[in-house]
Amino acid sequence: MSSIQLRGVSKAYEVPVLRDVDLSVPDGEITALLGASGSGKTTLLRIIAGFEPADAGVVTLGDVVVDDGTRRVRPQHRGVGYVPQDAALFPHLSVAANVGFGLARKQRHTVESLLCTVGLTGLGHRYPHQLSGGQQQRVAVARALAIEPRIVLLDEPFGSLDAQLRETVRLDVMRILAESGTTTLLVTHDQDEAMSAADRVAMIEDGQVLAHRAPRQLYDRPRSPRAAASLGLANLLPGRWCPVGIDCALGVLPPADGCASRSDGTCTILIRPEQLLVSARSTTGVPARVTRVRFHGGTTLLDLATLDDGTALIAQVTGAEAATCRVDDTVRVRVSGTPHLWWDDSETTEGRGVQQATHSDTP
Ligand SMILES: Nc1ncnc2c1ncn2[C@@H]1O[C@H](COP(=O)(O)OP(=O)(O)OP(=O)(O)O)[C@@H](O)[C@H]1O
Repeated sequence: MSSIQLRGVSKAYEVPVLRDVDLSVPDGEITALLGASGSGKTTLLRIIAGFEPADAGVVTLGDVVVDDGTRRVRPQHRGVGYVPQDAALFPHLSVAANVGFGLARKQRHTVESLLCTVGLTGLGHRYPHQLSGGQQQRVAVARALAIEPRIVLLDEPFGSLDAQLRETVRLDVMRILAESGTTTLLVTHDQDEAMSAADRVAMIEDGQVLAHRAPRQLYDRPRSPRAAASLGLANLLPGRWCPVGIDCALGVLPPADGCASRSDGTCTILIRPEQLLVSARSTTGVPARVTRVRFHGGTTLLDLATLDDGTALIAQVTGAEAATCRVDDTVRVRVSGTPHLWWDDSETTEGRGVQQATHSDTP
């Protein structure tokens, strides 16, 4: 067993950094720890690895309590592979020696195969100062995997790689971890990376883990408007119950969560950009003006303002529609499917007040 269990873990330096964190990563699962800079991700990883003590709480790896305030298991005895943000290679050792550090001589073939996995075939003889930052980071990944740990902690391991290499190396590394059943905690602030690489995503904000769920659940049915906005682009519109559905700036949408049990009420509606159907030729849908066009290769983001009341929207379009839309065009907008929503009188409306389209520059 190599699960990771945190119960009530807190840590402060000058100010609180982690507050009463509960997190459970089951044996063999990959969890991405997603949060903004300074939210406490690295601190959490360092406590699990044993480089920092927790001020309060209990850390259990498998069935061994490794930190409970009274006793702390040393880092080298925790069976954890750790890849820090800054690679931290041994400068006086070659790449191969860095990766093979701690391996028996007969396991040396593993070194070449790991170097190949991280895209560094043939560079085993070089020294860290002869590598780029991204190459050093990949050596650090190979070194952590070489001892075949049951638990791996990765702190933004792909951050310094260019987009194409990042995807390839990430796929290879995550495949190895998944195939070997290694319990993994991957720190990232990249939403796409978190959602595509992990079985579950733990969202951390101001030192608190707010949610830990499957990526699809988090994306489609987040707990709050605030959580929705922190995981991808989100149109968050005010709505009101009506006898045939939910009335909002995009017309009357089909009855959604909780409608059947209500006869009134206001809510916040979540509509992801890809749920908006945009057409310049259609005669159905709410008319809107295109205010900005952002080309992202395979997809295009359109900023829109409804003609009726200027409600700001963001839509993701592809194909012919994307090719023809120009700023100041008038288009028609419809919603595909049944959107998720939060009733304003329910308990899960933290972040209420985020009522307009929330934009970030990430597609
Ligand atoms: N040793 C330390 N002494 C004092 N403050 C610290 C120490 N380590 C971390 N902090 C503070 O704790 C907070 C959380 O830092 P941490 O590195 O865990 O964040 P992070 O989410 O990993 O950020 P990033 O994504 O930028 O790496 C920050 O405000 C940081 O300045």
